[in-house]
Amino acid sequence: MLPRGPRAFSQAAATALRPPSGSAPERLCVAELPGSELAYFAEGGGGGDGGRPPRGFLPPPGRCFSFCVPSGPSAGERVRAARLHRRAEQRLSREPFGPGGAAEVLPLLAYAGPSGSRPEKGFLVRDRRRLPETERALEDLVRLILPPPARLLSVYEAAAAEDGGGGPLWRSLWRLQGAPESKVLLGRARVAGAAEPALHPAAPHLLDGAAVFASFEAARASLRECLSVIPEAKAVLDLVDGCPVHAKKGDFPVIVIEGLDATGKTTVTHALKDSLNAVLLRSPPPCVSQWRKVFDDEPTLIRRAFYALTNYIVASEIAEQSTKSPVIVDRFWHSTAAYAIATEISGKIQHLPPVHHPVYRWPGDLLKPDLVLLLTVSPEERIRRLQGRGIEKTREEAELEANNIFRQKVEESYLRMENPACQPVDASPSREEVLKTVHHLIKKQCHFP
Ligand SMILES: Nc1ncnc2c1ncn2[C@@H]1O[C@H](COP(=O)(O)OP(=O)(O)O)[C@@H](O)[C@H]1O
Ligand SMILES: Nc1ccn([C@@H]2O[C@H](COP(=O)(O)OP(=O)(O)O)[C@@H](O)[C@H]2O)c(=O)n1
Repeated sequence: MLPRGPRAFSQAAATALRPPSGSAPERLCVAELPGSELAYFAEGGGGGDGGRPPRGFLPPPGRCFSFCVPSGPSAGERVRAARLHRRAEQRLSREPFGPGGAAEVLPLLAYAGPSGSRPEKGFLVRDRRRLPETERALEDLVRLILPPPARLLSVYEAAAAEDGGGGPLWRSLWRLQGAPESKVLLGRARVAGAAEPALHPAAPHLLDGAAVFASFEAARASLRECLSVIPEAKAVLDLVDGCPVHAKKGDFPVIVIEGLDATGKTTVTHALKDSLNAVLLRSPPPCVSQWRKVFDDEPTLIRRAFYALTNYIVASEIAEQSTKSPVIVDRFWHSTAAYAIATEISGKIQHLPPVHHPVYRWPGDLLKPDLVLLLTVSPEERIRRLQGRGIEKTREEAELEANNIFRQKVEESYLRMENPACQPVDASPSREEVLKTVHHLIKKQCHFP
């Protein structure tokens, strides 16, 4: 079992996103370094960490750059920002950046700035070799992707200290103008390591339309903003709008089986269907599968709005079927939320929002199942099963395999879900034994009319 976070969510923690002591910094940022280490730093002000450069940033003679995509409070502004960020991410995965390129691209979040704006997602680009091509390519990219007022590029350089160690780190902020090579220096600021806030800076915003949708309307509003750019959004909205609102469960039990890919969900759900004479449903349902690839290629915000809405389609099917027989569901809202949280919260398992945080709460307007079982297997067994199956994986599942930390964050998020909670079931034993355990839990906790 994975370690449970010791901290529980409280309002005090939510307000603990304070800048480091000393005079107020211009901007607070967090970058995710290789190995999922988080580097918190402050630009300007007194310098949080005794003025020392943030740990693991970049020793001289290397150079770093950063830029962010500004967003706004409305659903439309958030969707536009998410798509611009995605475009930038795609370009940064190619030459001269990306794997094998001269520069290393890391996720960045600027979470407190002079304007008091929402956190802005962006990138920290580390160029160990100080190649002029890297700077030129980044400037071109910022000019291409961002609207004129947001064409800001930060350049970080550490003065090499006399004794050969790293000297102070400075950030120069440039505004890029229309013509190539034309730019204006807006200012320079000292950069220093900053204290890690009590709560990950992305956590307070997960529920306000960023990744986890607490209601049907919140998810619908985000997908509506995509109508002009993603034609498939209309088909999904038409389907969703045809479903009854606030679908109510029938008298038969509704049992959801959750878990990472290859933990045995298909095996267990098919066996339960036969043994309980139940109807088997899955989220997302087959009626949306032709659009799934389109939304899987979109940024988190849009992808999660799609999956969130498909849960409401499944809810209306559950409502109908559970009046006639038990219903087994292969993945439901817990999957949508757990993957969204693990994607949006950079760093490791200890950076997840603490237990009892509202992000782990079931949406008030979504039909609630009677029982949710979470199948868990060791990472080694899961990989053995994936390889045995040999089918094509979704991009995210491929990432899971490569990224053990991400897998742990998904599983821990599942375990923090509340009302209904995900009850863990060790799915490593034989199929027969796992089924026996599952039957036992169903018999103990579900009422059959
Ligand atoms: N208890 C088990 N022991 C050994 N292998 C299993 C067990 N349960 C499932 N498998 C095998 O593991 C692979 C993944 O199982 P599957 O039910 O498709 O998982 P999921 O639906 O969660 O992706 C399949 O090849 C399946 O036959
Ligand atoms: N209710 C759901 C179901 C799937 N998903 C997403 O879909 C992916 C897994 O779906 P899948 O169909 O490949 O899963 P398996 O049933 O094959 O394990 C996850 O990575 C989630 O991002 C979701 O967000 N919400």
